Amino acid sequence: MELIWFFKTLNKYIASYKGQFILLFICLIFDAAFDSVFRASLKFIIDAAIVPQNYSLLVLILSLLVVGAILYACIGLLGIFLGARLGILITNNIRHSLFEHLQSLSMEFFGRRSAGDIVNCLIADVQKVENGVITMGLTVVVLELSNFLFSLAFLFLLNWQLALLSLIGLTLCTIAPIKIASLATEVGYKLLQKEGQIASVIEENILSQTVVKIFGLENQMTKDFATDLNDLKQVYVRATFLSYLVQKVPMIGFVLTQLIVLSIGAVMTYQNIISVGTLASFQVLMLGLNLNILGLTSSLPAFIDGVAGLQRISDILSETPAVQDAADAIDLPHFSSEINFEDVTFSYSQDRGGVKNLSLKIRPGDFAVFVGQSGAGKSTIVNLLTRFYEPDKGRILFDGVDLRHASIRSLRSQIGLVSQDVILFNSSVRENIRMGYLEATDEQVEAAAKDAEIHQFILSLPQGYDTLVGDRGGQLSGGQRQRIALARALVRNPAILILDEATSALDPATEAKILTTIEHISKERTVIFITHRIANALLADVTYVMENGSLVVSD
Ligand SMILES: Nc1ncnc2c1ncn2[C@@H]1O[C@H](COP(=O)(O)OP(=O)(O)OP(=O)(O)O)[C@@H](O)[C@H]1O
Repeated sequence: MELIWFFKTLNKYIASYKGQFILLFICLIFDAAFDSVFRASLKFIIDAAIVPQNYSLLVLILSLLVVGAILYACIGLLGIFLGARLGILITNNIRHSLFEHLQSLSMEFFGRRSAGDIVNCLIADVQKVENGVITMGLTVVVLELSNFLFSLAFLFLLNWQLALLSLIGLTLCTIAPIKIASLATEVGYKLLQKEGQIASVIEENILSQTVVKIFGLENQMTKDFATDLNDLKQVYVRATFLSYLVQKVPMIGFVLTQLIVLSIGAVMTYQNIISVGTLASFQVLMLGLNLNILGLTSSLPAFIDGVAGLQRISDILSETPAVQDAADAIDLPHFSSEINFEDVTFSYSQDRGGVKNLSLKIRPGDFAVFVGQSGAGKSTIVNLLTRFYEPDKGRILFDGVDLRHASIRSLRSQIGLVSQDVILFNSSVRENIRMGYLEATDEQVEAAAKDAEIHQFILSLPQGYDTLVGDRGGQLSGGQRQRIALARALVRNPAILILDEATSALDPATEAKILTTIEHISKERTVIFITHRIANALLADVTYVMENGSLVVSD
């Protein structure tokens, strides 16, 4: 069952490269066929050329083998090239599917799964699939299995009784570790989960270095990390032990089989039932089989890792977005009438906060200010209006259309958001602002920067608008980041501008200037302004005061 799942899943990523795979398999089969012919040729060299001293036949056989060896080398090189090419093509294909799927998932998913774990899946797990399933898996399996089949065919041609005995022994050796293999896959999956956890701990630690340093948490963090590493060690040892057990059990069985076959073969040679050439060739072929089994079984640990990696990849790919377009979703026209929260209730999870029985209206051109203590539910309103989450009860109407029936893109294209946590990309200032509207001209980018009171500062940077802002905008101050994020929202020229604590990091003079701009802007658009500073409510056409997820005053 698991095997069917495995091949079905894998097939999705390799289907488009069928032609190249077939070529690769042809190379591998040729490789295997030559190996077996080479070993079987020993019988003819001994029985037909050496014993009767037929030198011309010896030269002929050796010449044919030289030609075969040259072809073998060339085709082998082609196989290696194709294997490497297919490996990266499939790795990229899986990474692309994962990345594309991640873009479609809702905020609920990103709240639930840690970033480090997801990164680990995209990088390390995908690499394990490539290594285990493509390089060590399909390639080795095809090569060794065809080698095995060719050798077996030659064994039957040499002496069917001995060949049958070998086959029975080999079958038993192969079946023996099946149970261990399924256990090894299970533990292998746990190992990858643990590695994902370790990656999230590292990521969290790097991102929180200011807190770590100021509170002197270095030792505590290192101690906690050592505990995580210890947990990893235990799972790792179990997983590795089981993987190698899967590999070793058939090997031991095979050595025993070979000893039995050699003993019986020797007795048959004494009794002239088979020739010396047959016995020698049989043993060389059997040794070859031994190597094939070694090749197959030594690829098993990597293969098991690869299957576990594929399971983790499938876990992410089978996630469905908590919020997505309905089949009959309609495109919202430009905002013109009102946004209406009708008795909306939402909580992030059963025991977490949100909003309760919320009813409010926002009209075009409104400057709506939301105030309230921390955790009152202000940002949750933004999360619902942007459809990052959906109400548990009640509905949100946008010009009379329930947001559940509207296309997400048509809604979000009308919104410019500056969120509490400013997120900038590791690219230039210009590119960061342009993210708000990808078609924006340089003039539009600069106009937005002027409105956000950041133009002069950008010009003072070494490369002006082309200056890189660093990872997550780390080379800028908190206030500068906020203003670039504001410019990014403004360049979009949105119908609804949402500012969630968007001026909290600014000095009073800059904040006052920006508020004047926003007041000016709000003449042509709707502004939703979330703030802790009650004084900002003076700017409002309508003010909502929130407490514990509910509206307590609206004016
Ligand atoms: N992603 C989340 N998962 C679970 N609970 C959340 C999440 N975001 C917010 N909450 C909870 O929902 C409640 C409302 O949070 P919200 O962010 O809307 O408050 P807020 O009024 O914007 O607060 P602040 O002024 O501090 O930003 C809080 O109790 C908070 O703990």
